[in-house]
Amino acid sequence: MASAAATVVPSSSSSSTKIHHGSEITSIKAFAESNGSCPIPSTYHSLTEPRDDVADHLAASIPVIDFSLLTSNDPQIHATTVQQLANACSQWGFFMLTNHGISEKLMEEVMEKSHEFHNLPLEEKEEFADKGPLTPIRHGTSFHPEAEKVHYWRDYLKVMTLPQFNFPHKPPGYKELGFEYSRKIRGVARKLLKGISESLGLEPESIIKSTGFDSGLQIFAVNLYPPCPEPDLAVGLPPHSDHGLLTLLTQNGIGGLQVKHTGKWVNVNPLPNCLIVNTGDQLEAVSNGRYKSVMHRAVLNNRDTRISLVLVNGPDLDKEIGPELGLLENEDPLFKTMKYRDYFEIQQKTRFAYKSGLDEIRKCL
Ligand SMILES: O=C(O)CCC(=O)C(=O)O
Ligand SMILES: [Fe+2]
Repeated sequence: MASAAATVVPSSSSSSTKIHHGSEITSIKAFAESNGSCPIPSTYHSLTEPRDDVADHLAASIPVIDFSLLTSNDPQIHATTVQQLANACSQWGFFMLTNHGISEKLMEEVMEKSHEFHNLPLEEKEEFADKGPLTPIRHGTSFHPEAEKVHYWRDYLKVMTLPQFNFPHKPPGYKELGFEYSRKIRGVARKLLKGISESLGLEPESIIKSTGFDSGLQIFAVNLYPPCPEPDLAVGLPPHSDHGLLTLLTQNGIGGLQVKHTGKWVNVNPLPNCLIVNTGDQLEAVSNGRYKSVMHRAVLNNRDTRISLVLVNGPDLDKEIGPELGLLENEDPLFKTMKYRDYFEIQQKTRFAYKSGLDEIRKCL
């Protein structure tokens, strides 16, 4: 069982809701509920590598970091944990974080309200319809249905919660919970970044300062993957890396996240109440390639609705980001600097093409 179990809230998608816009499906949840949806439309044949071709013997080796040890006042315990963080970031780009201090109750409540949001009738969510990557609140399906050749079996809500806080005003109470969760996650991400700075041999505040983290971006995404009658054909999210520094994720107890490690897909079975952390593209650039952003994807099942809460924590949008100067005393920069805002825009266009966003700033040496 993973951290926050979702309560099943009765769906209120009414039969009058408009599931199609032209030939495009506007909500895969509403579509999946409206008919048997089997066979699924061929435009949803988006799985490129079989979902069952996994290296499950590697699942038990996914690193686990105890946050309470990272923040310990005992210098020896702290140093040992920083070393574990270095190994996790360089070998996996991925780890489970235990004892992070965010209560199970808060995680469950945010998960429950997130499910309620997705269960609102489509017409109630219309005001949030996605109008582009940097709009503060966006609800949509797949990734960018009009621009895609194939679609992904997920609906999303994406909210910019930092540097300014935005959030949907419904369902009642969601905004308050969203605020609390966003700020607690940011605090955890900040302390992780300090540990990561140290693990690179830098001052603890180094990455926070150089990336303008304290005025940086946070995107709070709520993915909903309805059961899919043909989970061997469609995918929830295809292989990609995240654009920020660190992504902190939790799910509703239903598996589906896979992470690529040494060329193989590994199923992620989270420890109870942990946060799942993955390194993003901006950390790869800042660390001058030592901590590579990790490829991951979301696969589907034909029984249960899966929900993931994904908080991407990034630099200040107006900061030029590149390798930390402290790392360049003895090595050449592998990336040129670029404003995070410009990187974000490039990455949103090329996101699902195996890290081509980073290729834009990679130096040809
Ligand atoms: O749902 C998941 O487990 C993964 C979501 C994800 O990778 C993302 O939203 O970027
Ligand atoms: Fe992701």
